[in-house]
Amino acid sequence: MSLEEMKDLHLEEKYLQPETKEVNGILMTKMISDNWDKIWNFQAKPDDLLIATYAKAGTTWTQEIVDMIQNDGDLQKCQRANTFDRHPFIEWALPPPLSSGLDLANKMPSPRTLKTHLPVQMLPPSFWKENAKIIYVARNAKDCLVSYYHFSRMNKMVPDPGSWEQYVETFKAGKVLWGSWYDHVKGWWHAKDQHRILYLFYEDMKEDPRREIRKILKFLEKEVSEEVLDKIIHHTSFEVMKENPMANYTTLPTSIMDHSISPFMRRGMPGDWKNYFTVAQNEDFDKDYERKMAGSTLTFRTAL
Ligand SMILES: Nc1ncnc2c1ncn2[C@@H]1O[C@H](COP(=O)(O)OS(=O)(=O)O)[C@@H](OP(=O)(O)O)[C@H]1O
Repeated sequence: MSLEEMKDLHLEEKYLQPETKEVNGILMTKMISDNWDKIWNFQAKPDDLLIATYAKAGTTWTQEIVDMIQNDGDLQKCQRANTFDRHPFIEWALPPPLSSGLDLANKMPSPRTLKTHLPVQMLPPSFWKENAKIIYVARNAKDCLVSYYHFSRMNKMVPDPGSWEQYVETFKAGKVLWGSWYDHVKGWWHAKDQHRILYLFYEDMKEDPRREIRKILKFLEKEVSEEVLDKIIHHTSFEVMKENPMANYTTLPTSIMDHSISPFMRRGMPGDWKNYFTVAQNEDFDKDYERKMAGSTLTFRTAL
């Protein structure tokens, strides 16, 4: 769809604040649930690259870094289309005239870079069979929660979050789209050594983007000059991406995403949760966190 058509797009009311339905115990939109057989049977290819994350963990940022690497730092090429058209979101089923992730992916020539928020056990099995490379990005639970809360307020294609107090409980219970944060990050963590998975952390990317981009380069078996690396770091900084209409989701009509409620590129800072959690909420959250993460070797930085 052209950018002009996109601006005038008007989705039928029934697709806004969508109905939800569980698939294998995980909350999804009804459209995803209705299309589940097709999604599960998606045919991955050996040269696909999949960017997998829990929602709000730094997906768009990683997509932009990968695209810049794949295009040797050519900015114009990275501006060729919206982030969601450059990298099909495989399970995201949408009503016409919008293109669903599967349609986009199936039309796209190889090599493709794809996006998913699916928990590891729900990834279409062809990804494992074809041994495609996967970059997984994890972000600490409290910042994911804060980001997801604001996103759910501004994006009319996901369920309304209710009040902040309600949302904290909904998130802890995993009753949000794509399910429990705890199961998601642990599931992918435990899968990482059995497959070609590069497991990254949002906080590490923020602390030292050069170091983390080098990890991605190595994983993709690519090399770029120091000059191009500098360009990638600059172009994918929060401040620059916030102004990039091909990455900041502002080309979508406000009936879908209303950036005046909360911009998609909101804060981009680790530790923003401290501005939202009360002392009591934080204590409660930590206790529950300990229980849910017990026994896992996966750790996140606490001193944020
Ligand atoms: N370049 C860069 N640097 C730092 N942070 C960035 C960057 N780009 C996006 N972001 C922040 O990532 C959050 C959005 O996450 P996702 O892209 O995973 O969202 S989505 O799940 O694909 O909708 C959202 O986080 P919050 O600001 O905390 O809400 C974005 O602001």
